[in-house]
Amino acid sequence: MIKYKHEPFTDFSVEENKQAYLEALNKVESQLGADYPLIIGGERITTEDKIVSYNPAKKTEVIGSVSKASKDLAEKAMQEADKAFKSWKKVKPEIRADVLFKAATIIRRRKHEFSAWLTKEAGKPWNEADADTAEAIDFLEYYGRQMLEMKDGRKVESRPNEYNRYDYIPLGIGIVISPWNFPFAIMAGTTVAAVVTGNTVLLKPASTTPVVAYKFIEVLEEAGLPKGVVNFVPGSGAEVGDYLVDHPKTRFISFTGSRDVGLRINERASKLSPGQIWIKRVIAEMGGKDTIVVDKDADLELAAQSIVKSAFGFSGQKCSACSRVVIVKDVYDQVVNRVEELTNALTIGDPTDNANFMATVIDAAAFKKISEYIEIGKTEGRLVAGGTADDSVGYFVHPTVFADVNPEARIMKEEIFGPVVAITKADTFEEAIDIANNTEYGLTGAVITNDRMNLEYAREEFHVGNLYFNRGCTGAIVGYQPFGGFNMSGTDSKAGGPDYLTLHMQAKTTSETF
Ligand SMILES: NC(=O)c1ccc[n+]([C@@H]2O[C@H](COP(=O)([O-])OP(=O)(O)OC[C@H]3O[C@@H](n4cnc5c(N)ncnc54)[C@H](O)[C@@H]3O)[C@@H](O)[C@H]2O)c1
Ligand SMILES: N[C@@H](CCC=O)C(=O)O
Repeated sequence: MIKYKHEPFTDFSVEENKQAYLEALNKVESQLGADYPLIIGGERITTEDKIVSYNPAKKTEVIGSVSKASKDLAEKAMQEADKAFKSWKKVKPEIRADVLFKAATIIRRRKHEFSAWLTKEAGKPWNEADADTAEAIDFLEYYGRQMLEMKDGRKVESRPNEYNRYDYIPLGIGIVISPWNFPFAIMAGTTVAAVVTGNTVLLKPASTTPVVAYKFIEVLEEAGLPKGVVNFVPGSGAEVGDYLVDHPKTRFISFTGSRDVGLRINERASKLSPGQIWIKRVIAEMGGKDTIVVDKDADLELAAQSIVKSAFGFSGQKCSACSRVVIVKDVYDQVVNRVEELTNALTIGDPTDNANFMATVIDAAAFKKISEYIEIGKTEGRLVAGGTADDSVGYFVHPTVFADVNPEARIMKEEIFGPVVAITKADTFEEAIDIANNTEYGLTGAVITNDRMNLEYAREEFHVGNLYFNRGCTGAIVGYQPFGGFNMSGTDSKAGGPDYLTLHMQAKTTSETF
């Protein structure tokens, strides 16, 4: 077995790679507007009611129409997942892992095609789409290998005339609920973590990005996944989501999304349904309000570059995005001025054109919410860049920077999930870290400093799940920087980390006396 190594990113300055991506975009464009069914127990089921997926950069362009699960169909999927669990849980871990390795190979062969779907369906610029696809491959390769490491359980001690074992066994039926912002990587990673550990799954992808999820289920089928192990049930969060979360046969819920929905799921999952014989396990990865702290003794160009890239990559629509900056007063003006220059130089436009650094936000609701926050920002800080938006063709919000913002301001504390960053000043490095900690979230953060003692201070005091030094705060790599946050950012489940699979299993001790 080749040692795990993360999937390299594509260099689009190489003409061959550029041409390959353009060809993939053409291929995807020729397939737009198709109908996609539900997949329940391997059966394709088409419903009258549809979720229509649109291109956020061309509002009226239909990416695809996906059948929408009702409660009855969700119940049918639950029965199929229950049936499939009886056999899938007995399939050897090595065989389950092989399905993941084969799926990774299939995706690697069609890498640009998958990324092109992300460009069209989620509005991802080329490099962002490429990173999303690479991360999906990484999850498959990494979790497959993790399962092989855990297949014989963990070592425990035995005494004379005694044989003790500690084995991991699957949990049961998992509900996987995924977000639209990493519509491939997070959807695929959360699904296959559940599958490789021997569980069966009902996958409810985000309603704005169901087509790429369907394409992934096709890959799993091609890789040999038996019918009913993953059931594809897109639907309304409120209707199908609640029904599945409440269901007595649901053993665990793997959710990635907003704080409010995560808390709702956590609360509902804690209530016992008639016939339920376990405590449901909830894995919840939620929002962020992530800070970059700039010290007085720092590489200021690195600081400004890191802020702009982390704030505006994929239009700030990452839970890890830098949405607040705290700068020590000595270098405040210099950094703010450079952030302004860099922001004004960003190129914005349709993501199919690789010349554009940034494209749209995901849909009309996001456009409205972010535009409202920009208006709030105008009353809470000094507008330094951006502040405008245009939804005439697609949902374009211009990269926006507010300076001189009070640490208690709304734009400093609430997750905006768009290309808006708020900057504030601190007297000292210690005060900067206090301000950085001053939110209910605790997902990512970064510190830019050349002062070793201040780095060590931040290592202890900056309370976030993913803390980065002298770089931006986005872009965790599977197996290298396991990802997940503290406080209202979720259950710190650390996707892409060595403990992640254990969340999908239960440990069984057996002790035999001879
Ligand atoms: N911590 C992480 O790893 C991580 C990663 C990506 C995104 N996020 C967070 O996700 C959010 C953006 O994603 P989003 O807009 O898709 O989030 P969202 O919470 O609106 O939706 C996430 C998923 O939950 C579903 N859903 C909605 N209501 C539901 C209900 N009542 N029951 C069950 N499911 C329901 C949605 O249909 C979707 O599939 C941001 O807050 C971002 O920070 C966190
Ligand atoms: N894992 C991604 C963020 C996922 C949430 O949106 C990162 O590290 O940037």
